[in-house]
Parts: sequence; structure tokens; C-alpha cells
Amino acid sequence: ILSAVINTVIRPRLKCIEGELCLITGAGGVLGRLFALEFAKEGAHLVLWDCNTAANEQTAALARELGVQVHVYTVDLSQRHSIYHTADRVRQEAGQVSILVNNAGVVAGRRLLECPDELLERTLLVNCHALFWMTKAFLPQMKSSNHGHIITVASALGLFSTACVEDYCASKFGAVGFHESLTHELHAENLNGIKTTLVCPYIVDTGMFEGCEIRQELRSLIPPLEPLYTVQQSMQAILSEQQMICIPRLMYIPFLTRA
Ligand SMILES: NC(=O)C1=CN([C@@H]2O[C@H](COP(=O)(O)OP(=O)(O)OC[C@H]3O[C@@H](n4cnc5c(N)ncnc54)[C@H](OP(=O)(O)O)[C@@H]3O)[C@@H](O)[C@H]2O)C=CC1
Ligand SMILES: CC1=C(/C=C/C(C)=C/C=C/C(C)=C/C=O)C(C)(C)CCC1
Repeated sequence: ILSAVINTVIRPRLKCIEGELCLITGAGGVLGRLFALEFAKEGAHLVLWDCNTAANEQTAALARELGVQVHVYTVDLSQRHSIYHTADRVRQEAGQVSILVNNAGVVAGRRLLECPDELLERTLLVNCHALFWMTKAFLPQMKSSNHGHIITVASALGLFSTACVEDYCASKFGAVGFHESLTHELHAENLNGIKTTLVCPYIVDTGMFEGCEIRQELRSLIPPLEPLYTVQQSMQAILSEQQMICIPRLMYIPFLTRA
């Protein structure tokens, strides 16, 4: 939080990531695609992961127009072996990933007692467990060069909670805990060349919470964020190596007061 405050007052220098290899999960989705295009604009080559092959290919086509190299992989992030297998292919075919954007996420979107068990489990597998496997797959190479950046796209609902999203809150609180512990570990091991950034947005207009009860209540409180604004704010935080960002800043308040 302190670094977020400092970065708001003093505009920090943004790092150059030209020529680096950036892997984005959920790259066929709304925020994933925008992340891909923003990283491409910065000159990073891309490795795009999604279970939705057609949507992922569309992202790839848009990114290639910006002149960067793009590798596309269809993967099921709820399956540990799918992650490890695809990571092996990435290392052989694309090279060393130095920026990892763990963006893919799902929500069950149903009342707990009416929700099939598998749907609840899937939220934890994709939003939380996948962070372990992605990091186990790609951190070793970052460690060997003491260079890299791991971005966790969590949510404001990883910092405080609301009704009817038990699976989502559990997974995003897990993601926040994961990010914090990993950050401590890298610091303790003096791996100061490997950065971490936690992204915690309020609801974004992407369709993810379409049909969830929570959405109607929220509309009248604060309107959903624009996807592009959300990603551009996140990019500022990433490129200035900020450890955490809440979007909008108002979201720091329920976090600090645990409303
Ligand atoms: N939208 C919001 O209000 C907010 C979103 N976030 C977080 O931002 C991130 C991106 O969200 P957003 O862009 O809105 O979501 P989208 O649903 O638009 O994109 C998510 C992408 O991930 C893919 N995906 C889902 N499950 C898997 C899987 N098992 N394996 C591989 N890919 C998978 C989806 O494919 P398919 O469409 O086929 O399922 C989709 O392409 C998520 O982590 C979300 O929790 C945080 C705060 C607010
Ligand atoms: C606590 C609290 C609020 C509620 C925030 C909620 C309910 C956020 C939901 C975010 C979602 C759905 C994120 C998805 O990833 C307000 C009204 C902003 C005002 C300040 C206090």
C-alpha cells in the first residue's frame, strides 16, 4: 500500500520490457486480451494461454498486427497435468518466460446450496491452484537469471468479501495470500530481480458477473469499471514494479477497514 501511495504522488519511471517473453493466461477473455495488446505495445513477445482456442487465436491475430511474436496454446488450467505439459512445450517452442500474468479466472455464479460441487471446485482449481502449478513451472528459470515478474490478477474480493460469491472469495483470498507469501519468499532469498504485482479490481464490465445476483446491487453503488481503464491502470503498476494495486483506489478503504 505504501508503494501504491508513493507511486501516486511521485510518477515513477516505467521499466522497458521490449523483447521479453510474456505469458498471459485467460488471453481469450476480455482483460486477458487487453493485457496481451498492452504488453505487445510495449514490445514484449507473447505466449497466450486459454481453454477457448478461437478466442485465443483472435487475441493472437490482434497482437501480431502490433509486430510481436505470438505463441498460442490451448490449455485447461483446472488440470495440473495440462499446465505442466503445456509449460514444457512453451519452454521448447517459445523460450524463457520472464513475465507471467496469471489472469484467467472463473466464478460459479450460483447460490452455494444450489451450486453443483464440481463448479465450486473448478473456481478454486482455476483461480487458486493454477497459481501453484504456473509458478512451479516458470519460476525456476526466472530464479536462474534472478530476473522476472509474476503478476497475480486477483480481485477486490480477495481483500474483503460480499454475499453469494463464496467460491470466488475463497479463491481470490487464496490468490492474495499466495502473492504475499511468494513475495516474502523472493525477498528472503534475495531474489530482488524477480518482481511481483497483485491486481485487485472492483467489478469490471466484461460479462464475467453477468447473471450473478451481486451485479444488480453493485450497479447502483458504483458503476463497473471499464476493461481498458482497468488494464491500463494495472500496466502502470506492473511497469513501475508496484507490489499491489486496487482499482479504483476507493477499494483500499474496505480492505484497510475490513468492511
Ligand atoms: N470481470 C470482473 O468483474 C473482474 C474480474 N477479475 C479477474 O480478472 C480476470 C479476468 O477476468 P475477465 O477478463 O473478466 O474474464 P473472462 O471470462 O472475460 O476471461 C477469462 C478467460 O479465461 C478462460 N478460462 C476459464 N477457465 C479456464 C480454464 N480452466 N483453462 C484455461 N482458460 C480458462 C476463459 O475461457 P471461457 O470464456 O471459454 O471460459 C476466458 O477466455 C479473472 O481472474 C477475474 O477473476 C477481477 C475483478 C473483477
Ligand atoms: C465493501 C464496499 C463496497 C462493495 C464492494 C464490492 C461488493 C465489490 C465487489 C467486487 C467484485 C464483484 C469483484 C470481482 O472480482 C462499496 C460498495 C464499493 C463501497 C465501499 C465498501
